[in-house]
Amino acid sequence: MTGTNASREVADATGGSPPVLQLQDVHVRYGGSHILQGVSFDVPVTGVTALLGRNGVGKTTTLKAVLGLAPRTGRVLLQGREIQRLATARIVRGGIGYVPEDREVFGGLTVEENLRLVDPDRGVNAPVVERLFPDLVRRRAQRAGTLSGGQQQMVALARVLLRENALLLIDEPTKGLAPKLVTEVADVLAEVSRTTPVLLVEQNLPLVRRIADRVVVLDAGQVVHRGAAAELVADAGLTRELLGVSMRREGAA
Ligand SMILES: Nc1ncnc2c1ncn2[C@@H]1O[C@H](COP(=O)(O)OP(=O)(O)OP(=O)(O)O)[C@@H](O)[C@H]1O
Repeated sequence: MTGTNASREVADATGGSPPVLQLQDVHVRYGGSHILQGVSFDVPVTGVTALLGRNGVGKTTTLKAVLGLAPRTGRVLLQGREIQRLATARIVRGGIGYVPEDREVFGGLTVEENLRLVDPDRGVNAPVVERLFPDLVRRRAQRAGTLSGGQQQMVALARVLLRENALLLIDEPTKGLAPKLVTEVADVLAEVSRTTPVLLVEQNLPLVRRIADRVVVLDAGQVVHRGAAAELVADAGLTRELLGVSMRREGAA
């Protein structure tokens, strides 16, 4: 594994607080395919931890393994408590907010109705929505299916933020978005991460450099690097080696 003294860096960044999430020797198998092969890493209680890796290495599967949406073995601890035997609904109620890659907003419902599914009393009037998503307040009566990809991403983010979360799992929130919207989503994530730790799957390296504190890199179902986000992104050779990309190919953040 590459990366210098990842555990000391984590302790430094959090003042020694225990991690909000721990994965210990997590394996996922789909039929004959061994997708996660003993993944272990911690998510500290503050900031953004970016989960990186080439296409198909198991990033989404890792998030699903945390939530019990993928068949896994190994230990998963949320705030020090084992959750790997709990049903997904209990894990989510325990404080994990999940924004999946495909956003899963209800296209036939309005913005307001999507939010009221989570918070029947306040919907778009919730302070967090008014503060972070003024555009959604203006579009409260618009059907979510007619929103742009970026606007739908905002609905999906707003929906999880209507609940108290100990941790957010956010899967490729900027995928397919125009550069301006990438920046808007990044602004929201940066703001949110001031109060709630985020485990973020993201391919956009400028965005990772801007908002992530630390990175965990997967390759072929295993953790191959942990360390500071700024260090990885500044090292063109390492990003090419680990991710197969160079900064020039990425969009704005
Ligand atoms: N339900 C499933 N059944 C069988 N194989 C699956 C299933 N879900 C994922 N896989 C396989 O597991 C591997 C990892 O998929 P995963 O979606 O976790 O990768 P990823 O790193 O998130 O990729 P990407 O960056 O392309 O989104 C892939 O080879 C994928 O085909």
